[in-house]
Amino acid sequence: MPHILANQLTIEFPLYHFDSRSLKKQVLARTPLRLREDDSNRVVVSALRDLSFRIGRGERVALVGGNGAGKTTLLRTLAGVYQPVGGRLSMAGLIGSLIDPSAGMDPSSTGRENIVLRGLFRGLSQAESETMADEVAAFSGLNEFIDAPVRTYSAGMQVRLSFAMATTMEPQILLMDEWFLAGDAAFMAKARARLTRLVTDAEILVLATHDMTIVREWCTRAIRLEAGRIVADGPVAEVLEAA
Ligand SMILES: Nc1ncnc2c1ncn2[C@@H]1O[C@H](COP(=O)(O)OP(=O)(O)OP(=O)(O)O)[C@@H](O)[C@H]1O
Repeated sequence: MPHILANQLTIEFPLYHFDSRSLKKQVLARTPLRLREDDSNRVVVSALRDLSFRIGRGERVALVGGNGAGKTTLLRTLAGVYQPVGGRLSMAGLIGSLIDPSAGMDPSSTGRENIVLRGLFRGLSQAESETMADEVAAFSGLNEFIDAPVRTYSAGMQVRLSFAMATTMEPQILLMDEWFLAGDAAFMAKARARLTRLVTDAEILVLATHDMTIVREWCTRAIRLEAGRIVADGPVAEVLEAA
């Protein structure tokens, strides 16, 4: 059964540009909550601190909070991009991620080759992967560019490809950053219809967003982050009202 279980999850990023001792002291004195000096005397930013939660089947969770609160870092950690420096994370289920459009793509391979590779990686046969590539190509509307290397794509073309790829695979856990909801109008009109179906079908949705209309429309639960910590976690209405 798909689930996400985090226990005191902690993520830190080293900041390498505070070489001078006095600058380091000044900076640490100013933001003692978010920055600290680690055992190797590096200044590190605490992006996520001691997060504990369980997300089970059927939950659609919004990550909300101000700029720099930790929403994208948490999504990327759930997608396996960042390794926690503390705590534990356990996940079960097929993950689809709409976070960084170029993540997991080989830029020198064509769009079609990337799709087939992803299919094979997911355990599909060559023939199934090729059929999937045709479906993704058709939905993406990339036409002949589907056979050009991904490094030649514009940013919007990369979004089209990764969106079509992630949504065709019908994941059990869908991780999504809100900027995937913006895009060129013609594509987004059909993308939204597909997304709405996918959000309803996915067994778990985790969505990072500033858009409270989307939170109310799509989510059953909200987790509010502030400076890397969970400050509220519960039904959407409760968490949004408490802000
Ligand atoms: N690669 C990185 N290196 C150093 N610090 C980082 C890195 N990525 C994120 N951070 C820091 O981690 C904290 C959380 O950032 P994150 O991008 O997760 O916030 P967010 O809630 O998604 O913000 P926004 O709403 O502005 O997108 C911030 O203080 C940010 O400066």
